[in-house]
Amino acid sequence: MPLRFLTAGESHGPALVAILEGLPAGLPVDVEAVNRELARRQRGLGAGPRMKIEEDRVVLLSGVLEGRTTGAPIALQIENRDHAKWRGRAVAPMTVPRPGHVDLAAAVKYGYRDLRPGLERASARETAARVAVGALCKQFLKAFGITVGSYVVQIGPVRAALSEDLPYEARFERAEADPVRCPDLEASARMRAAVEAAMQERDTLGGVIEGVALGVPPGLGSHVHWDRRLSARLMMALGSIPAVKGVEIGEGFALAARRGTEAHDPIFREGDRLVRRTNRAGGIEGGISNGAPIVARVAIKPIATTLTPQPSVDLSTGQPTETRYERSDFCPVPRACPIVEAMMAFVLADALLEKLGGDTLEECQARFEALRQARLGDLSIDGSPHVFWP
Ligand SMILES: Cc1cc2nc3c(=O)[nH]c(=O)nc-3n(C[C@H](O)[C@H](O)[C@H](O)COP(=O)(O)O)c2cc1C
Ligand SMILES: C=C(O[C@@H]1CC(C(=O)O)=C[C@@H](OP(=O)(O)O)[C@H]1O)C(=O)O
Repeated sequence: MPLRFLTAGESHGPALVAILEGLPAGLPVDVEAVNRELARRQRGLGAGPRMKIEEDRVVLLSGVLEGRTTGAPIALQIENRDHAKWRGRAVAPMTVPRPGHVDLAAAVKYGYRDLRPGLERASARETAARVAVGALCKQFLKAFGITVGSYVVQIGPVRAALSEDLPYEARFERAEADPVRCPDLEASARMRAAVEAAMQERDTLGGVIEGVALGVPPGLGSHVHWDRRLSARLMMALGSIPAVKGVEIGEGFALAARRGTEAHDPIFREGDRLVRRTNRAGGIEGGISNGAPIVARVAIKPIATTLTPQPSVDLSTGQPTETRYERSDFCPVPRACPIVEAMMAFVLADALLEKLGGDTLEECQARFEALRQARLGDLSIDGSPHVFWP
C-alpha cells in the first residue's frame, strides 16, 4: 500500500506528531484547510471543557516546500495547550480503572501501577493528528474530483429520518451548520435535548455517523486478496477510531435480515449506460469500488468517563470502590465526524495511489485520464463514454 502514516504523542504531552509518507510531489498544500478540519473536530454539542483550552493548529515540519509537496515524508505537529498545566507538576497516581476505557486492559498488559500512561495514549486526543493527515489526503483526492463528507444519523436512541431525495452535498452542508451535525433538523432538536439531558443526569451518550465519499472512480481495491478489499480496509480504518464498536458498509447489518432479491442493486441498461437505481452495497462490490458513492456507517459507544461513579476496584488496595471523575466529553459523536472523514480519506487516497502509481501529481493525473479512457475501451457498451465512471 503506497500511503502510510504514523502518529505519536500523549494527550497531555507537549504535542502530537504524525508522519505521512507516500503522497506524490507537486500537490498544492493548503495549510489553512488543514486547520479548518482541526477546528471542525473541536466543535460539537457534548464536548467537554478540554476543547475550550485547545486551539488546534498544524505546523508542517517537512515534505512541503513553497506550498507544494516534494514527495518526501510530511511531518506535522499539533501543540497540546493543556500540557502547560501538567508540566513539572507532581500528578497523583490514578489507580481506579474506568470500565470501558483502556485503564485496566493497559495496566494488565503493560504492568502499569499508575493508569495514566494507558489513557494518555488511548485518548482520542490522538485523532487530531489523524484529522491533519486526513486533511492532506482530502486535498490529494480533491485533485481527482473526490470528496468525503459525513453527518450524524443517531445519538443515543434518537435516529434521523433522511429522505433519499436529500442529496449528499446538502446533507454535509446542513450537518456543518448544526450543533450535533445532523441534517434532519427535527431529529437534531431531539438529539440536542438527549445530549443535554444526559449531561444533566451526569451521564454520557454515543451514536452513529454516516461517512460518504463522492466521485470515487470504479476499480479501487480488489477482490483478489483479503487485505486488498476496499471494504475491509475501510472497516479497519474506521474501527480503529477510539470508541467505535461497529462499522457497516452500505446497508450493512440491515441486509442480513433481507432476501437476496431485496438486498442488492440490480443492474439496468438505460440507453448506452449501465445504471444502478439503488446503492445498498454502499459503492463497493467484491472489495472493489463500483463508481457509486461509498457509504460507511460507524457506531460509537457512549463515553466511558461518567460523572456518575461506576463500580470498580482500587488497584493500589484491592478494595472495591467507585470511579473518580476528572474531566471528560459527554458525547463524542458530533466531534467524531471529521475523524471518520479523515480515516476514509486516507484509505481512499491510498487505494487511488495504488491504482495510479506516479511520483508526481501530474503523473497521477495523466494516468487517471488514461485509465478513464482505457476502462471505457474495455468495458463500455456501444462505446459509451460514461458507462461506469461517475
Ligand atoms: C472524539 C472522541 C472524544 C472522546 N472523548 C472521550 C472522553 O472525553 N472521555 C472518555 O472516557 N472517552 C472518550 N472517548 C473514547 C475513548 O477514547 C475510548 O473509549 C478509549 O480510548 C477506549 O477505547 P475503546 O472505546 O475503543 O475500547 C472519545 C472518543 C472520541 C472519538
Ligand atoms: C483532548 C481531546 O479529547 C479527549 C479524549 C479523551 C479520551 O479519553 O479519549 C478524554 C478527554 O481528555 P481530557 O481528560 O484531557 O479532557 C478528552 O478531552 C481531543 O479530542 O482533542
